[in-house]
Amino acid sequence: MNNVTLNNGLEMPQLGFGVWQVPDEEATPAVAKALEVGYRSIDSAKVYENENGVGKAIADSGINREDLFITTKVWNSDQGYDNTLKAFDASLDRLGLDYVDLYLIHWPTPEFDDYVETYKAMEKLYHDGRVKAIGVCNFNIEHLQRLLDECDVVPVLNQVECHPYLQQNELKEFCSKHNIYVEAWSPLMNGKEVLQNDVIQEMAEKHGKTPAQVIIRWHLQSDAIVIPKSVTPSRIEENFNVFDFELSQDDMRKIAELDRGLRNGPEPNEMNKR
Ligand SMILES: NC(=O)C1=CN([C@@H]2O[C@H](COP(=O)(O)OP(=O)(O)OC[C@H]3O[C@@H](n4cnc5c(N)ncnc54)[C@H](OP(=O)(O)O)[C@@H]3O)[C@@H](O)[C@H]2O)C=CC1
Ligand SMILES: O=C1CO[C@H](CO)[C@@H](O)[C@@H]1O
Repeated sequence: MNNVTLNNGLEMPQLGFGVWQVPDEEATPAVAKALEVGYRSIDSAKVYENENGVGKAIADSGINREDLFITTKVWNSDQGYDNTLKAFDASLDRLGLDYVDLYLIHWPTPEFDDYVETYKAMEKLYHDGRVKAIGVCNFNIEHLQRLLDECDVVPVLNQVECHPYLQQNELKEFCSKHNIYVEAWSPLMNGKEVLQNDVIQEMAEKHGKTPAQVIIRWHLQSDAIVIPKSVTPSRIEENFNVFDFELSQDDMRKIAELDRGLRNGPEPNEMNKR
């Protein structure tokens, strides 16, 4: 299992487990399976409505808290300084934890113009030792630049949609320059057409691996943090079984050519839902 070192010195598994679209009661067995297979990083969010189920799996696992890396996120309707502090307490309570490793702003929702205040509340949580690291999701370069200009703590990562059809090269370059990791959400394009791509399928056959494993491997070798989701036990295992092969430079070049700027989710400036 590979760890990366975030810009504040904290170690984080490069491969984690996502739980969007997993109902609360299904989150417990799914996370239990993930922990059994070897995942130690779990990516949840208030809006996924499964922090209780995730917390139950964590409690039942018997794994030492310091060996786990738990992420959750402040939802759009909870943005603003005081609301964020309240939302954080509620998330912690649902998870049954006394700290989270990583707290993220879920969307910048720029029309409301309160992500800077939200981030300042997260800085307080960080300085108070209630979170080990803070970061953001779905921030474009201009949103990140405002945090760099107006806040003190550099976000450890920016979690954005990223897969071979949306490779985010410009954003990756900006993040890398500022020592901010990119974490890929929908790394398998939410199970959609990229898994059927001919180039990916041929590469999978060549390596004796599946298309999902090839794509996860591409994320890892591109220095992204990656959080595939599955509720299928065999796939949870399959997606973790990616440390026994390597894509060649030629493979990486061929996948680079697949980029087509194709989003599955919203463009961040257009997501202003509260
Ligand atoms: N910050 C943000 O705004 C967002 C964050 N996220 C985070 O990123 C995580 C991952 O993204 P997500 O959108 O869930 O999508 P993924 O790209 O991880 O794809 C998940 C889908 O692919 C299927 N799948 C998983 N593994 C395989 C496999 N080996 N072979 C074939 N199909 C497979 C799953 O099916 P099944 O489960 O039925 O096995 C599911 O339908 C989320 O769970 C969440 O934690 C996601 C979206 C937005
Ligand atoms: O993480 C995510 C998944 O669920 C949310 C609400 O449907 C999305 O907006 C978000 O990006």
